[in-house]
Amino acid sequence: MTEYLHLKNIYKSYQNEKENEKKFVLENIDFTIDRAEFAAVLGPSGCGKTTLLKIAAGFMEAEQGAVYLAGEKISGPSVDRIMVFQEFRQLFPWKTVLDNVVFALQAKDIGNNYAERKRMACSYLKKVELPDVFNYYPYQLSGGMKQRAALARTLAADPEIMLMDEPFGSLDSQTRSNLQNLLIDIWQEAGKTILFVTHDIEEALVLADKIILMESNPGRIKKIINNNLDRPRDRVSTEFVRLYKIIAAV
Ligand SMILES: Nc1ncnc2c1ncn2[C@@H]1O[C@H](COP(=O)(O)OP(=O)(O)OP(=O)(O)O)[C@@H](O)[C@H]1O
Repeated sequence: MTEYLHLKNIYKSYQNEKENEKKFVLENIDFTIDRAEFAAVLGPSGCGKTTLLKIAAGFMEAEQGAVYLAGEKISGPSVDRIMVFQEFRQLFPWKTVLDNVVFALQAKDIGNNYAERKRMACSYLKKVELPDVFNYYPYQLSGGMKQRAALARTLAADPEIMLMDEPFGSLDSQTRSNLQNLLIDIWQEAGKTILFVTHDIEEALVLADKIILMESNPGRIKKIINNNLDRPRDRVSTEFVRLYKIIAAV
């Protein structure tokens, strides 16, 4: 594997309106991710994980430092770096599930016509194991179905990097663990580079091979942990629990 995404020496502050002063939320964030690597940013609420992801996506500029993709400094958002959110309302509400996925194909100019894009969209929706609700509108879906559809739409856009902001955070534990397993299958098959934000140690351990552990006020990297546990990962194995305890104690 080769170094692919580099968040280099990132600093970011927000204006604290009450006290009329600048408050640093990110300080000296520096890490790299290899191509096709699955990395997780793990940290408590408010430590700056979403801010970090927005900077990696190019939605927000760092005050100091920069983001490099394959050695090139990024200068704004791109369809090659797509974010998937925790928010269930990320699908276009006026489009059916199928047309939400067709939209991504069209935006990337993939497929020759609507009929071909529809066929491709169906195959992505099957890949994420969505039942036959392709002609439903987002409001007719459960939370888990919406996240599956959002995942299908992201895969259809075929981005270089998937930036995922706690996408399963609002789901019940059974659905959440099903979707974690599905994401791993997709990652292994498609070979995507994934940066996944979570505050859940177990989720980071199940999913990621590199865990960037953060602390808050200001958000800094505490430690970077390589997770070499065999896949599929057994959440109750001795090694898993051992690593869980190590991370919890950092
Ligand atoms: N637009 C903004 N203006 C001012 N402060 C902000 C803004 N966005 C975020 N913050 C503050 O920056 C800090 C980090 O926020 P951020 O959402 O990046 O953290 P997080 O780790 O993703 O949190 P959570 O896990 O709760 O989503 C928080 O203290 C938050 O209140």
